[in-house]
Amino acid sequence: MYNIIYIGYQFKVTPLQPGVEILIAELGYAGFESFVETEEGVTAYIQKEEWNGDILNDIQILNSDEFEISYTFDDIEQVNWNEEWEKNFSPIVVDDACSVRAPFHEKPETTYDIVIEPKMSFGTGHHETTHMMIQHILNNDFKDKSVLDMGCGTGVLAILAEMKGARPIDAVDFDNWCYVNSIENVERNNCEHITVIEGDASVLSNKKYDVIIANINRNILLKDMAVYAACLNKKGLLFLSGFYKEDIPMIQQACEKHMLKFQEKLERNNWVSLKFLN
Ligand SMILES: C[S@@+](CC[C@H](N)C(=O)[O-])C[C@H]1O[C@@H](n2cnc3c(N)ncnc32)[C@H](O)[C@@H]1O
Repeated sequence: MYNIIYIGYQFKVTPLQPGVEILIAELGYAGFESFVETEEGVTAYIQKEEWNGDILNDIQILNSDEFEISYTFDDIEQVNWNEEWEKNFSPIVVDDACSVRAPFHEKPETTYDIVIEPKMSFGTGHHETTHMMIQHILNNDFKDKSVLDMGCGTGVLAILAEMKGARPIDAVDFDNWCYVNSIENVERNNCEHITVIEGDASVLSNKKYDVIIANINRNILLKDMAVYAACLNKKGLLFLSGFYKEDIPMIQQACEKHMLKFQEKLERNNWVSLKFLN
């Protein structure tokens, strides 16, 4: 079992805006993964594996005279995304076609209605990257395609892929909470073609897929690109997210090294999601 330890930084920012917005953009670029805005600023999370003591050295806004920013940080054994989520919770609807909501919300009039109880996993549709990956799935043909959802979180993308006709689907996450939560959400949405697997790219040897969806982060995507490329069938599609506009050249270069051709870009608040063809 994998035990993901996060480091959480509690930032106090004055003035709040645009300070928090700039800080989040810079921290995201430095490798921070999740952000929860607070009354005084923002709490930012980074996996301990990605962290080092100099992580804030390049964050320009900390040296700016226009903002006053102080912070504390500590190790967090497991972030309860559910608690964070419920604090500001509302159902989301993507392109009038797909809703992501909790069991206690009313059933909306959408073609694809996904019910998620996120517990401690990322993936409620509220994050820009999840939103764009949902858009990609809505806009592409998944009928009878074999799919890998790498870094499945709550399983939301795998669930939508099944609703769009994909089968079989592997949903993989190295975080035990995400693994357990994805199994629960797969059952809650009556999906029958999804296998949830606990692990990282090392579980993928000898597997082949028509479509790979990976919303993780820049560094992991770069590290595991060769494995994804090896698992993708000819004419297969790769959808990537979890990184910023500034990261596109690096990601694109890694894809092109494996003959994956750029097809399309979606963008939301400086986050991007890319589509490649094998
Ligand atoms: C940004 S979240 C995406 C969740 C969901 N797919 C979505 O789109 O909302 C990234 C997920 O990737 C998982 N993850 C991070 N590194 C991983 C790795 N090397 N192998 C497998 N899963 C990983 C995390 O546990 C997390 O659940």
